[in-house]
Amino acid sequence: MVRIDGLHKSFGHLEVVKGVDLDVHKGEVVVIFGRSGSGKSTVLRCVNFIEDPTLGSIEVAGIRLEGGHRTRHKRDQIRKLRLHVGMVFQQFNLFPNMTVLDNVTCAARCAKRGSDAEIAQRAKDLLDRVGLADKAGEHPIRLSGGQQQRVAIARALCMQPDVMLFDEPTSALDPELTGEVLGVMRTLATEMHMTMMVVTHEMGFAREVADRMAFFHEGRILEQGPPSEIIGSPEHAETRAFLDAVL
Ligand SMILES: Nc1ncnc2c1ncn2[C@@H]1O[C@H](COP(=O)(O)OP(=O)(O)OP(=O)(O)O)[C@@H](O)[C@H]1O
Repeated sequence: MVRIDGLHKSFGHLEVVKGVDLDVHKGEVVVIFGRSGSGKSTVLRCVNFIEDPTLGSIEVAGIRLEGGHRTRHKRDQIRKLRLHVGMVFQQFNLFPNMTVLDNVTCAARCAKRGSDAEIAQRAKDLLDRVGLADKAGEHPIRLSGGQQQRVAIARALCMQPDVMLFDEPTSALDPELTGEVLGVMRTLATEMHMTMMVVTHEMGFAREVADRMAFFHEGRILEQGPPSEIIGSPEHAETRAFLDAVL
């Protein structure tokens, strides 16, 4: 579903991603973890071209794009690729002046992902799924951080993506609200079989839900494997030291 091939990314003279290869299969959940600054978010942001890869290629749902400068053709292809990708950020970025329902339907209506009636119905079903059916008419300010993040997840899902990217989705939340967001993500993985790439330090979630974990170190994947191996018996001293610090 996602193929990252020879990915490099530099900001000016600073090379922050130094050759990352990663395949994510349909229905697979891959947790990406590692020290701050190791390039995790940048890799995720390259998958949907929020950042343009300097070198290498990204393929999502059969659409393959090379890094480097944007041509008009490439811009069109990026637009097509993005229809397959939903993203959830650390900050929820909801529109404060819109109701929860309008927040969820807005992008899907703009992109014409169905008739207005279909999108509204889908949004209501998704709000139900994330446990917020009764909040459809509220404005985001009336919701807790955990509830707002669940709205952001419903909004991304309303676009009917094939893969969901989560960039530290719980790190802006108070600890008591983290569980409700992770619970929704767990349901997404286990019941909806969503393909997911998740940057998180929630090792409990990784242990329980991830099919694979990839440890990032200085712009590269130092090691990857099933959680039982990565958490249970990491190969590298850097992975072990990081796990000792977060577990
Ligand atoms: N738009 C940008 N311009 C310049 N430097 C950037 C930009 N985005 C990221 N960086 C730098 O790239 C490096 C990697 O950042 P990135 O956010 O990918 O790391 P990370 O592993 O996700 O860490 P964190 O957990 O702190 O977000 C950092 O040194 C960061 O300062």
